[in-house]
Amino acid sequence: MTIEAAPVEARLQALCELSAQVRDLMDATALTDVQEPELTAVTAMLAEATARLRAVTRDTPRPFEIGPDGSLRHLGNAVTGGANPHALPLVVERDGAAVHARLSFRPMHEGPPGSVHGGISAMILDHLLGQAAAAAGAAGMTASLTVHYRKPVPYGTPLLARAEHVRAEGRKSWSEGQITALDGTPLVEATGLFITPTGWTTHPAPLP
Ligand SMILES: CCCCC/C=C\C/C=C\C/C=C\C/C=C\CCCC(=O)SCCNC(=O)CCNC(=O)[C@H](O)C(C)(C)COP(=O)(O)OP(=O)(O)OC[C@H]1O[C@@H](n2cnc3c(N)ncnc32)[C@H](O)[C@@H]1OP(=O)(O)O
Repeated sequence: MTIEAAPVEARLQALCELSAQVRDLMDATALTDVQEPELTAVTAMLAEATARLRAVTRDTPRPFEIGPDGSLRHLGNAVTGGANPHALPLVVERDGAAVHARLSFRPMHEGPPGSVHGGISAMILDHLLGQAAAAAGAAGMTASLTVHYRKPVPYGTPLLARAEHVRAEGRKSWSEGQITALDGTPLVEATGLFITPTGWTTHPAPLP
């Protein structure tokens, strides 16, 4: 007899679907132009939904887990976590010594009207640079991040993000990366320093 993880996966799937719905809700909220009575009615519905979700809450952060495909995942992560409505979620793929992801920002990420807030693109690059360091066996915490904004980043448009680990010195590790248009035009470039805290065990990260 085998023990199946399916019920747990089904619950996580349901959490991810809830988060996807909340993302759609956030975009709809950002763009809605319905009349005030409808805004008031929807707000009341959402207050009710919020209370239902708060009926049972976690008192610890969502942990790192090994997914069904054997890869390490953190469903609560603000960039990659399917169970975190704040996340795109970014799906990161390994590409030799580098990592990359296809992505499309959303209306809820707006900064300057019509384009993405610089803090959001910095967050995506922070994470991707960190994953590049982890892929090189040098996972760490971000100590510094330098960002160059070359062109406004559109939302609702498919884009590419890429990062690679460039060098290491003891517990310090440097990565660089960029968000580009599909034709390769650089939009945002970043370099980051990642430091492996004392006591962390590092190993080539189990990325897909
Ligand atoms: C998000 C997941 C993270 C958890 C990962 C878990 C498992 C790993 C598996 C996979 C990971 C996959 C992906 C990771 C993805 C994304 C990464 C995003 C990560 C974040 O989103 S993370 C949040 C923001 N991040 C922080 O919350 C950091 C807060 N901070 C600290 O935790 C400490 O501050 C720390 C650890 C940075 C250093 O602490 P420490 O005690 O080890 O440092 P210490 O003093 O010993 O210095 C040693 C040498 O580093 C130099 N140095 C120190 N700090 C520096 C700085 N800031 N700038 C320039 N140089 C610095 C010194 O000058 C000295 O240099 P020298 O040796 O040459 O003298």
